[in-house]
Amino acid sequence: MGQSTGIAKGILGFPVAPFTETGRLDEQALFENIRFLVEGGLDAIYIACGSGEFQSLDRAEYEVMLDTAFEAVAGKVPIYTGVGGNLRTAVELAAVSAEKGAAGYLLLPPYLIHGEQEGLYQYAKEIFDNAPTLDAILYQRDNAVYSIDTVRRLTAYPQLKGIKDGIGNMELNICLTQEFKGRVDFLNGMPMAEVTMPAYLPLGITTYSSAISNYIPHISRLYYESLLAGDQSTLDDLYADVILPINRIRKQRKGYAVALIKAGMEIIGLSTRGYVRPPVVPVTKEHYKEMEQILAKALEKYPQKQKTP
Ligand SMILES: O=CCCC(=O)C(=O)O
Repeated sequence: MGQSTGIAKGILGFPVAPFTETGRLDEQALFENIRFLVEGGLDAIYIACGSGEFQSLDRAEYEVMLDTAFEAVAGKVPIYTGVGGNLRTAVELAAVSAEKGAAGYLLLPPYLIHGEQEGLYQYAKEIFDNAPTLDAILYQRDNAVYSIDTVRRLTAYPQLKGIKDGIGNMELNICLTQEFKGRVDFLNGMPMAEVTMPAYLPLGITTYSSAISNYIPHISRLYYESLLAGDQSTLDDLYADVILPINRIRKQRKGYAVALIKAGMEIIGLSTRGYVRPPVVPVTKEHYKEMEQILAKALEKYPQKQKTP
């Protein structure tokens, strides 16, 4: 694989891992859902990441997720994978991602332990060294917050192509973009990035991971186009009708960054039931009903444009 020119820009799709009621990974549902995302105009697919319940997948399921993604995407957009957890496994997953032709990987946090910055540097370095052909995206999240100095050390590796913010520390984001814009790409990876994108635009960050694009990609696209066009009136409507109401539910229970996506997908009729793996818990009946009401109004006000034949 040649040296890339940077990570894919735009709205990033993070498919869920559909499980059957018996807890088995539903490959056909995954295929259909990823096909739905690609046809919905997502600019890249990030498979087996947080939304994909990375922490709950065994090795075989991880490979099935990747194989299904490559089959469903059919070369239309780049595929990035989730790589992280314990170091040996992370190195193996990066190797599998390279073998299967991924464009790169999102470096998820190490498992359990909080390390010193030297330890985070060594963690990322080990994976970079073992995946020289893949574009690496550092994910600032939980116990993996890379300091300016650590990022500076890691920029010695051409594999480092991106930094995804999952903590929302704007002072850190400003320092990082001021020093490393042009060297790495930046993306807003907050749990519901549409909420905070107006704070990232002035930093030159226009790429984000979109949870809602799993079930209303046309509304995510309308949001994105309105944001870039400075159409504040449409943005205000979308915040009032869709983004803030969904975000209010998402913040009410741990794990809703995953479970609420599955509920939204089920409500709009995608072949995904709301089955999740512990420690994630399903959406409550009350929150599910609220989501039904939000999406019913949203789809009436912002109908999906029929595709021209
Ligand atoms: O879906 C929005 C955020 C997705 C993400 O960061 C992840 O799945 O890891």
